[in-house]
Amino acid sequence: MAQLTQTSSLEVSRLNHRFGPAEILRDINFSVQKGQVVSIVGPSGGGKTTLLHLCAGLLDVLDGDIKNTFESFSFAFQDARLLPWQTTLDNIAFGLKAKGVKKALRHTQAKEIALRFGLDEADFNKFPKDLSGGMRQRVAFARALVVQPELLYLDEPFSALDIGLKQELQSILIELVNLQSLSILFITHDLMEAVKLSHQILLLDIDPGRIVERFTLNKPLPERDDQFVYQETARLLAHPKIRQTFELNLRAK
Ligand SMILES: Nc1ncnc2c1ncn2[C@@H]1O[C@H](COP(=O)(O)OP(=O)(O)OP(=O)(O)O)[C@@H](O)[C@H]1O
Repeated sequence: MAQLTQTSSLEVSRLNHRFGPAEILRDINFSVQKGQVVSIVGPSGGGKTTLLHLCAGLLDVLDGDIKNTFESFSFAFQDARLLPWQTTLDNIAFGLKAKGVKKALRHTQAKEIALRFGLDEADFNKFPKDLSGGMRQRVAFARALVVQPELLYLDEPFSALDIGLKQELQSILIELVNLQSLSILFITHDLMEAVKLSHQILLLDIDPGRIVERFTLNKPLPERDDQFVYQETARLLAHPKIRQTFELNLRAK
């Protein structure tokens, strides 16, 4: 008899969400498979963060189904959400502590990833209030990846970073997806970023938030050079659904 091999996935089916009387999400269906990057793009206020929070279990599912069979997940959000009373290193090592990793090893791993993500030794013992916005984002990113999750939720993780660091962190993600089959569900306002990093782009229109188009990008992530990213982004920007959703036609007049 053929052996059934089951790979991990996140499956979202018939998901609806309301905040009181306000309908936020309607009939959301999609999946993230192992080693796949799915991005959600759409206008501000469309429910992208709400959707990510529902997937990550930070909000209760009221209607519909979310099935997550990944063994582990972590997240990095736009507002870094660091613990204000803990240092940079302790914030990064937070998830390792929860996993029972001993203090010395926690700190070694936290230091290693902090340096890789562009933080300096001088920042290790600072508290979040003494870090810049970009540094806080790096700490949040390092905290999410140090636990080596199978699935990563990202909400605008690069928004406060300069171009050089943004590219470097994107390269790290691409390497992890490529070599370790990391799966990512992420939100971005930046179509170029979505084109560079995603296997599938979900376009979420507003009032209520609903998926109005899905774009699949087949080129392997490590092979996506600037030319590919520019051309694909231009192609997407010309797509009627993108123009309609972001009201580009109205603005062009
Ligand atoms: N806890 C809450 N209670 C009530 N309404 C909320 C709550 N959280 C979000 N909303 C509303 O839900 C809608 C969707 O918000 P959400 O933050 O999910 O959108 P978004 O697409 O991520 O927006 P942005 O791109 O600006 O971050 C907004 O109208 C917001 O005001």
